[in-house]
Amino acid sequence: MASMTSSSSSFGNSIFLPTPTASDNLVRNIPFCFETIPFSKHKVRRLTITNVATPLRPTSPPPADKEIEQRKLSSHAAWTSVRQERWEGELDVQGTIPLWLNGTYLRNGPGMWHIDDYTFRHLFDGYATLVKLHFENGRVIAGHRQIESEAYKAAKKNKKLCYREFSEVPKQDNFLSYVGELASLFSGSSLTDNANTGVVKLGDGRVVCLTETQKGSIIIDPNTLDTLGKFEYSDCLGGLIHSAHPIVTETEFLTLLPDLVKPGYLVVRMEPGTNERKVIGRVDCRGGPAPGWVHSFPVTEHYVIVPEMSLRYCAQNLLKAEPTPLYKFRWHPNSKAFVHVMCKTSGKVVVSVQVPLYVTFHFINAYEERDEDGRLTAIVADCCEHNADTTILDKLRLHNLRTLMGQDVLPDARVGRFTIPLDGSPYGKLDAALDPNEHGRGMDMCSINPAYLGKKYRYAYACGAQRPCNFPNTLTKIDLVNKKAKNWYDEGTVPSEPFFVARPGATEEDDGVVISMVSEKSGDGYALLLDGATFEEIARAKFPYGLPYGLHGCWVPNK
Ligand SMILES: CC(=O)/C=C/C=C(C)/C=C/C1=C(C)CCCC1(C)C
Ligand SMILES: CC(/C=C/C=O)=C\C=C\C=O
Ligand SMILES: [Fe+2]
Repeated sequence: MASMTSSSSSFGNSIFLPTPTASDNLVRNIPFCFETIPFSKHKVRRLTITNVATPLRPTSPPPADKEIEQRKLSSHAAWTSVRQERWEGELDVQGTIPLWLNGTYLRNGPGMWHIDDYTFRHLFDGYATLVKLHFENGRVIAGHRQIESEAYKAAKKNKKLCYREFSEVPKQDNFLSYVGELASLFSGSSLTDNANTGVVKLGDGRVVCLTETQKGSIIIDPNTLDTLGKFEYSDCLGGLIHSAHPIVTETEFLTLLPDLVKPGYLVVRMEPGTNERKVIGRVDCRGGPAPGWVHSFPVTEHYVIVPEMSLRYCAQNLLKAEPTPLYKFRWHPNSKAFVHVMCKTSGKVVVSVQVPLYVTFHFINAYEERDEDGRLTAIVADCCEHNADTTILDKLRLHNLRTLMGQDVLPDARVGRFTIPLDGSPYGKLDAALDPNEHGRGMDMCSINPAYLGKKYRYAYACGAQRPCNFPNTLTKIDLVNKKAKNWYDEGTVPSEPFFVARPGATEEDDGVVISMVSEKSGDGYALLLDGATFEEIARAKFPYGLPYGLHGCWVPNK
């Protein structure tokens, strides 16, 4: 196992920033701080930050020991709101960044979890913080910036929640405004556009931040991280939600639009240079009163795989002002679980099988299994599978993340491998692709070499667990052929999704680097580069202050 010792690197003389102190870290509800620090590339040698954090207001009577302890526990950078709206600067690098690594890694995620004194409940509620690591000539320029969604701007202006987030619902002053808010739920106007889940580079070069609501598709500038405006879909497909993880390549953008009225999914495709999605086909749900949640889905070379989980969207829960344990969803084990396979060109559902119950946020990849004559025999689809246990959703409540650190409460997860037969059999299989103990029975936030999208592949990178823990705390490289994992762990840290960038000209699947951003319990944090093949650390670069946990990223190569 590649264990790291924590580094004591200081910043280069290009940047000076106050080191966060323990008392800074006691700040949980930092009011919005809107200091903007200009940075002109390689010119600004010294930056100072004022008002990075406001100390805790004195409480009366003095906080009990337990409360102090809780605040200390919650000082982990991963679960503490980002300190200021934006920052940019060059980072000191320890180790060597390969000179071929030329481009910008962007990572999106919910990084601000409060409005004034009000603290959000769930990890997914936070306002989007976009982070960049720009690599050039072995150097790293980093930066972060809040996405200027309508939801974020309204919260800032009115000092209260104005749109429905994942678990948060705006408080209504009276019955009439409650009725109005419900009406606006159906039109979609009260839904959030807080694009806090992922970021993708379209084939035409536009960079779009996304979440589960269609209106939360926001175009950003990958260099300045400026919010450029809404990505407006010009088609008339309607609907309010979509999969947060479209499949994006140089030639297409594929996504699923769940139909909550007549339970099913539209499979749609958008060409680069357009804003118009066209329908490939439709899948009707086979069970339950509503479609299963489709946070993500996989594709093979010729097929789109449409998962139908028994964790389904729930209209009643959508209407509730207070969150239920499963938020906007409901577990319907009796409705069974399915996987459908649609031909990308004809839009026909070629197979639809019942599979064992499963819970997943993230599919890893899928491919077509063929016999020696090239005949299709099965589809294999891999995902980060939570052993059909929905409790993971509630484990991602901020209170749990902040207070249960070091406790062994992370539910077990595995690489779930679906095998979908093409011989007319009505059932598909779901098994662990390797012994989950290889990766500490934690498994989520995955990436692969994008050249292997939809193809037979060997390696996946993901977050695993070194127990006891309440959240995935390792980076793991999964070898699906040898059924082994290599793990990276740095005590007390929370690393974000390991993102694989291939070396230009590489012929081996794992020839490249893996990028992650690591948040530390001291409130600090660093960017990390691992070798894709050996999974050893090759470089790290300390941020001026730790950044909150982030979700998904993308790579924008230099032109
Ligand atoms: C950050 C992440 O992974 C998920 C975010 C999910 C969101 C913002 C979900 C929002 C929703 C609503 C506000 C109402 C409709 C249902 C649903 C799509 C869950
Ligand atoms: C961070 C996460 C699950 C971790 C569980 O082990 C899920 C994130 C989902 C959204 O992108
Ligand atoms: Fe996701």
